[in-house]
Amino acid sequence: MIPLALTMGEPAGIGLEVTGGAWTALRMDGPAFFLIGDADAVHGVPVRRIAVPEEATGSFAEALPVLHRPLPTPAVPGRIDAAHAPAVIASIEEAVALARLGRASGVVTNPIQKSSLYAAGFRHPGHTEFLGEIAGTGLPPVMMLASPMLRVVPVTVHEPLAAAIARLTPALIAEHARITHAALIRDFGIARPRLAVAGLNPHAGEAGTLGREDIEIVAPAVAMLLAEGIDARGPMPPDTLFTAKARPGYDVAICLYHDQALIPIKALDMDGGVNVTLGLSIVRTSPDHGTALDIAGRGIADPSSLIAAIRLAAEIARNRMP
Ligand SMILES: NC(=O)C1=CN([C@@H]2O[C@H](COP(=O)(O)OP(=O)(O)OC[C@H]3O[C@@H](n4cnc5c(N)ncnc54)[C@H](O)[C@@H]3O)[C@@H](O)[C@H]2O)C=CC1
Ligand SMILES: NCC(=O)COP(=O)(O)O
Repeated sequence: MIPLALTMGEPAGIGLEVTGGAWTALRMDGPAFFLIGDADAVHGVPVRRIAVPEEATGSFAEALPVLHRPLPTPAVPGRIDAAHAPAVIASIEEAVALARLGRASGVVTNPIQKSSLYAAGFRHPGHTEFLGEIAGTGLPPVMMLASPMLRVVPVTVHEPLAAAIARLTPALIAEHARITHAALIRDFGIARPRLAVAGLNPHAGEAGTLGREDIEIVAPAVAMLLAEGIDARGPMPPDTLFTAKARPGYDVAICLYHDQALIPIKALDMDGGVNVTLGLSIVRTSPDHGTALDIAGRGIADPSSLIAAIRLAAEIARNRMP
């Protein structure tokens, strides 16, 4: 199989540490991958500098393959350096370019320190929106968090909660649900996906007495989806949507804002959760956690979510093979 490309992410965070941990876990059985980043910033595992991605698979069992892209100053765990931002962005761009050329079977991104990139002029809220611009398909990129216990899709993501609620429309919810439905069939191999659409207000609005959005925005979105033949239900009262009894009843929960989606999945399965971008021309996954600057360099970062992200990227790439 063509190897996956891993981006460097924030060099002061735990990304390079968990990359080493993922290589240790996967070196014998794969999936094989290579890192695009500074080989000198990787510690604790053997590293092999490669000239081209095609060299990655043959030597994967012996050393972590790295397309060496030196940083202008050394990476210090826990200490952000504004001079690193261009290399962090370039690593994402190179990984995407290789995936678009078919020289990487997908892109797995290490976490970025968003505030640091914003300060350097990065004008996208996160990877998801950036990837939508450089690897999009004309549709909005859709964030999914997936684990064996739960899949969630937030319709609005990185924006203040009041602004997110003001931006909700039936069309926006239905568009995210359609892209999710198509991805569950193509990428996850689910023949007839079942979608549960969360309500916004307590008790999904209690028949309009606790807010009108569930009647005026969420219910019409569900009606549109049903009319298109998509198996959708909602608005579902959000407080019981994620219980052990409710979860087997759907394949994905369409959620209305970031924390409605991410709190339940991180509470249930922080280690096994994977962030997947739907609606791109390439495969992209990522661990569900961030840069964890507070523990960087201490050797205690858990690589499980990155390992799950690598495995899921390889699975999606296989599912997309003709
Ligand atoms: N895909 C991406 O690029 C993401 C980037 N971020 C960014 O990361 C930065 C920090 O975000 P936070 O909200 O602090 O979340 P965080 O996930 O970095 O850290 C939250 C807590 O979880 C712990 N933690 C996280 N990953 C861990 C691991 N693998 N092993 C052990 N403990 C772990 C941290 O030590 C911390 O106590 C922000 O700039 C944020 O935007 C956050 C999420 C995803
Ligand atoms: N909270 C999820 C997150 O920050 C992931 O963002 P992205 O960088 O994958 O768009």
